[in-house]
Amino acid sequence: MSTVLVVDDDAAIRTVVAQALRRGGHEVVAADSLAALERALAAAVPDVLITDVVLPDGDGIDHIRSVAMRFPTLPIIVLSAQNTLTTAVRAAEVGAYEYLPKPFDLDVLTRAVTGALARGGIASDQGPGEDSALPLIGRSAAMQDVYRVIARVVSNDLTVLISGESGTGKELVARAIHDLGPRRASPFVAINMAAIPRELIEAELFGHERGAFTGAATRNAGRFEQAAGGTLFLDEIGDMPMEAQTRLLRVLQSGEFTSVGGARTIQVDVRILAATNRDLTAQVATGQFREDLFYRLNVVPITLPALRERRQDIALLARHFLDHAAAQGLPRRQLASDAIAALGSHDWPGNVRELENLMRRLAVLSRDEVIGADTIRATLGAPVPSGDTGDADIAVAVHALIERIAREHPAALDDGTLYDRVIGEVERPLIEAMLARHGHNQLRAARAMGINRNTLRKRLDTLGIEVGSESGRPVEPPSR
Ligand SMILES: Nc1ncnc2c1ncn2[C@@H]1O[C@H](COP(=O)(O)OP(=O)(O)OP(=O)(O)O)[C@@H](O)[C@H]1O
Repeated sequence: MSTVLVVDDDAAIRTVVAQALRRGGHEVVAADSLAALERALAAAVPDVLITDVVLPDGDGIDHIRSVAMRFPTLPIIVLSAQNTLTTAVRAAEVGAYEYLPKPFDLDVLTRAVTGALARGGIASDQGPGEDSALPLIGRSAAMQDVYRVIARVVSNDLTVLISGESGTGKELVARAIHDLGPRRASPFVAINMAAIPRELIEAELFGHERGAFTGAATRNAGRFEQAAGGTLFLDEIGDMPMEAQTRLLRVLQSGEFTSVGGARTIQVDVRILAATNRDLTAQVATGQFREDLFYRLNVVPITLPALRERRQDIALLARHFLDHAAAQGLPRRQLASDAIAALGSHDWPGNVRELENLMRRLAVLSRDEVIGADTIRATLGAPVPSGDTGDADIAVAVHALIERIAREHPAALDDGTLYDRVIGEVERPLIEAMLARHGHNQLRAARAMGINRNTLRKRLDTLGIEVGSESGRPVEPPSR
């Protein structure tokens, strides 16, 4: 019969855990503090140790480090009500076999004990993680699952494929894996396959030699080389063209590559993380994505839940974004309880990004310190969709502009100068672009835009745009 030592200062937890484990045929010893844990260890080394984190005489995770050093094969299961990624990662770093957020399912705990007995402890040679201020917010069960997988992959080099709808935090998760792991002092390099012209993707990834193609005036190191020693994040991997997929697969298999137009073989030590908001298995089925590459990338899958699948996190996230806006100098705002209910009933097609943008807009636009449900509904209904149409981009850009103006000139939201400030910011790039297009000929630029030449002169003056002779270049770059 195996012995399980259960350490928790909550008598109720000790009791239910002990009952469940005894029913499962284990012998259970209970302790309510670190001192009691040490006494129990001195009496007999158990087969599995289950411990809480916050104990009356100290931090359970710090203590596990010393226990794990003394008993390297003892599997340790950490229970915690803190439910943060940091706790999950700290538990993994000190060598815990499993981390279970509270409240936990007794069946899950029993299975963890059985698994621990079968596999034995996993000793870790990782030092303690700094208590980094990670921005991954969420206490829902779905996010806890994500944290546990992250915790298991930070200290190794396994390739992780992160899936989830747009705006669910895939890039943030990739950064967290990098920042918490041993490569944190080396570069994190991201490349978005959907944002680069298809014909340039290979050159971007693997670099190119001078003269490799028209326009390749100099040798350029690719993202693989830039990420040397660190992490390469391949975003929107489903958009990768077939040829680049083949090449990537070869690199992943051999650990080396040649740049475009180059004869040299380059070896790099890079951890690969990839993300997709598409169903890659469907793309594999239709032949748009190489099956062998899919399996290479999907060593550890992490699926991020849509925000509507973890509604209990909405209030937490909303407050986090308002605090963050306030920390950046925007007005401090709070949410009334009916506002939280209104946020909770929205479907969030743009996920966390949509919520973040909404909170920033509210921080700027709300007149009231406490934001009510009406304001939420009105702002949610306003035409700032979270999709990726051009109009949405413009609306988002204008809102970002209003935010910037509000940060730099808080009074501008009420002092009657906002219209001119915003229009001025939009007008400047318009005028500059049209002057450049018409060889800095003010008359032609004015005609082309459909405004009077004198109006253009006045606007140049007001906006402080310096222009040279009508046919020449600007005398100096326009001051901003
Ligand atoms: N759990 C979270 N806690 C705090 N902020 C989050 C969280 N998830 C996402 N965000 C924020 O939401 C925004 C979108 O996140 P991110 O860019 O990581 O999403 P994504 O899934 O990579 O999106 P896309 O597929 O569109 O590239 C970012 O500003 C990010 O900081």
